[in-house]
Amino acid sequence: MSLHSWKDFRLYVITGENYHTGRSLVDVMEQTLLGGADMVQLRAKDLSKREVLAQAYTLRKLTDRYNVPLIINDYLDVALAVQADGVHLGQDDLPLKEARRILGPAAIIGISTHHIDQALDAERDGADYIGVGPVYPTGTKAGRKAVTTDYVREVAKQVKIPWVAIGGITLGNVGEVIAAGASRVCAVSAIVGSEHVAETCRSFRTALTGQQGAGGSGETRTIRINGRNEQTNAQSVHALMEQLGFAGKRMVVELNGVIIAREAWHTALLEQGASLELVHFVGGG
Ligand SMILES: Cc1ncc(COP(=O)(O)OP(=O)(O)O)c(N)n1
Ligand SMILES: Cc1ncsc1CCOP(=O)(O)O
Ligand SMILES: [Mg+2]
Repeated sequence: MSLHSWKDFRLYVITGENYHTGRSLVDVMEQTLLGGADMVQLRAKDLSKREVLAQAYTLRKLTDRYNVPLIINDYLDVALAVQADGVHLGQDDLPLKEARRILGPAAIIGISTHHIDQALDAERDGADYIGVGPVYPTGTKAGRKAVTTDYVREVAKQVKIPWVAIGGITLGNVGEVIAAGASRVCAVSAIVGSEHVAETCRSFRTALTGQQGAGGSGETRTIRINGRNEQTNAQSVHALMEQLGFAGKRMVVELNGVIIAREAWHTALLEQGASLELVHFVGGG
């Protein structure tokens, strides 16, 4: 028995095999689950129905092991065949009422929305959650205009059912999306395309569930940076790099003698007395 409702999900990860670079679907998606993804969607726009079905069976087994809901994009028949938890529908896919009639009251049905009118319609028509995006332009949904964080703010004010921000969301901009009111985010490329998938998921979760999105705790601690004592209120390596203006720079960061991959900066916490070595590479070649 699960103690949680699926509605408590925070980090929704969608498959995107074009980003897997030699890694298998199941390996990559297991890494997302280990990193704390708590909702998974199978989205395969270029595969035959049989291939999608095979992947859906594989992901059903995997997500069952982690007790995480599996949602199938577009295909109700595949969702029914593998006993997925639900489907995700776009504005041009099967209408919500038809999908509900076919799948029944227990299925989780999510709908993409790009405007507040669509969001309120979906809510009225019985959607279980809505997708809100693309917040930023994204190659995963090329050609679709970004709705911007203005729409996120609008949804945060008006929508009562669960909703998830999606589209071009990365560790670099998730703070802005959270600041606009999002408590759940969904991503493809920033997660399944990252080198350290589980670490990336952990960093997303920290951003979503941490006390302060920007990482400043207000409590000042003394840490050592390149041999000098410094005062900081940054909670994580990421927050410190932001404060120092190093976030986008080519850096090697060593914390207490261990090199920290950029994707782990969010989860690497700076405790009193921590010792950091920062090396900044200047120029190219
Ligand atoms: C959570 C979530 N939000 C939006 C979408 C996009 O669905 P749709 O608009 O139908 O586009 P495709 O994904 O089918 O290309 C989604 N899949 N999941
Ligand atoms: C499927 C979808 N729907 C709206 S944006 C999007 C793509 C999200 O992918 P990414 O996280 O790589 O931008
Ligand atoms: Mg669709």
